[in-house]
Amino acid sequence: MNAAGSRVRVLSVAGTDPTGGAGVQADLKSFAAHGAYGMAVVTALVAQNTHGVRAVHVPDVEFLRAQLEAVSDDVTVDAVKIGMLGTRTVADEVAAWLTRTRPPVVVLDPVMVATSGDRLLDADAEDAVRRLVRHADLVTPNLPELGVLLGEPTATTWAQALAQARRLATASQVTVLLKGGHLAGDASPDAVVDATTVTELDAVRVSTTSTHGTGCSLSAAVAALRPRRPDWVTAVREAKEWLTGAIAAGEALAVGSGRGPVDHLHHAPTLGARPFSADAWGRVVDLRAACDDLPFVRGLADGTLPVEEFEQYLHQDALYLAQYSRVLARASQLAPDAAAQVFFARGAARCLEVESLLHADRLARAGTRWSGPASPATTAYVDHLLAVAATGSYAEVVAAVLPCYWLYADIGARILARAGDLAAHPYGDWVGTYGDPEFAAAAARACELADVAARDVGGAGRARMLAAFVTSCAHEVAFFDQVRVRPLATPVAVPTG
Ligand SMILES: Nc1ncnc2c1ncn2[C@@H]1O[C@H](COP(=O)(O)OP(=O)(O)O)[C@@H](O)[C@H]1O
Ligand SMILES: Cc1ncc(COP(=O)(O)OP(=O)(O)O)c(N)n1
Repeated sequence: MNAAGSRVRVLSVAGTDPTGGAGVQADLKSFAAHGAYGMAVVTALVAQNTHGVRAVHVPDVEFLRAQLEAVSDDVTVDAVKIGMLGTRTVADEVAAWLTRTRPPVVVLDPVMVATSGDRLLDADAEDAVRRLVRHADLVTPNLPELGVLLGEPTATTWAQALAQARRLATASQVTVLLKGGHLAGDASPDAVVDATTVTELDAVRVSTTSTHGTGCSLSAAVAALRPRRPDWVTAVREAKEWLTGAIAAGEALAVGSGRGPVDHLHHAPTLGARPFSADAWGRVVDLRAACDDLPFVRGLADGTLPVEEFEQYLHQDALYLAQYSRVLARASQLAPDAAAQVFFARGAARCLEVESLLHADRLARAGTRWSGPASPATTAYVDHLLAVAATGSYAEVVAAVLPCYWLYADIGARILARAGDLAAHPYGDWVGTYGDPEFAAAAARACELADVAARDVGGAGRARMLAAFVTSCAHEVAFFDQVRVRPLATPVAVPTG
């Protein structure tokens, strides 16, 4: 016997999924996501993927017993999660082991049929699973499994399902986590039901195909949490909130072409991940190439851009910078430390002081030629930035403001390198401002702050950062592309959202 360790020790007794979405593989990820030390005893080897089950191999029951005893002879098990059992013999063997070892927390996910329709439990094993319910503290059936456990038809409404859960809880003296994933509609409610109380837990239904292994992942998360939470409702509520986020982040994993897995670690920082800025720059290769190819940018670089077009751009840019400055101020407000706070506050001031001076000088010379309101392209870019500033996290705001530093520093440095001496360049003041090593240093610092922010936001947060960054880049290209005295053929498409 070991003394209590720094982490709860949680055992999964379940089948396998070589694609990692369900079974012991999902359970171990759920345990890790909740800070538990995970262990696994395999009941069945399942050849399956995101489309369905191809074959099942159930090892001899003696070998199952050997695995179970190897764990419990040596390790104190704080909680057990039981998943796929496959056969009656396996279910009875697990029941016998539970009787001998009596772990303090037993969660039974009565896995019978995968959502793909493939059976994961022999029909003649249903009675054995019903017997096993009496060894469990919490049983987590979906709607069809609840019907089978009671010997009743599958509930077709949530009210019927709640009544069935109540009957099971009373008859078996067990707490039931009723799962509503198989219901139709916009919600995916669950409920914790015992002989006297029903606690419903609401959740929106995420519109996604990434729901493979949701039942496994939820029951494993609850098993990992329960030893450290005061009651089932608290543990289930926490696990369900996590699972909803994991489901929403699942599609970004791009695992398989069928019903994909959830992202168990969506909330967690990833050790050894590529810096955000490296990822982000790679995602906008096409947009950067499109930018270089714009007549405006080519004309700016070689000095052939008509002056009216440059003034038109400067006028829109002055309107843009006035709002961009506010978004930088928002980044400063949200910044986690004084250094980042100062950086973005200085950036906000610089927009108004230095860059607007450059613009004011040129525009004063142009007179009243360019005094109109913000164009559709300017408005669209500003609206995107202000929306991120109003609703996004610090990390998203930093990602959204980054292209205005980075693309300008990149273009400025390359034009400067090609032009050499700016004295004779008609747009030398612009090129000098953005090609300046000081501006390149500011862009590098903005990248660094985005990389630091990305470390703490998990997979879903990083995906939101990338979306904000790519959208800002597309707006940058559209912003340059709007400038034309002569009409251009194809406007640049900006992604929405
Ligand atoms: N599309 C979805 N959006 C949000 N939650 C979902 C979705 N599908 C399933 N869930 C949740 O996933 C968990 C497992 O649900 P369910 O599909 O009923 O079980 P199983 O995976 O065992 O068939 C439940 O908490 C359920 O509410
Ligand atoms: C080995 C194994 N165990 C259980 C399941 C079923 O997973 P579940 O979480 O119930 O969800 P679906 O993937 O069926 O929606 C499985 N497929 N494999």
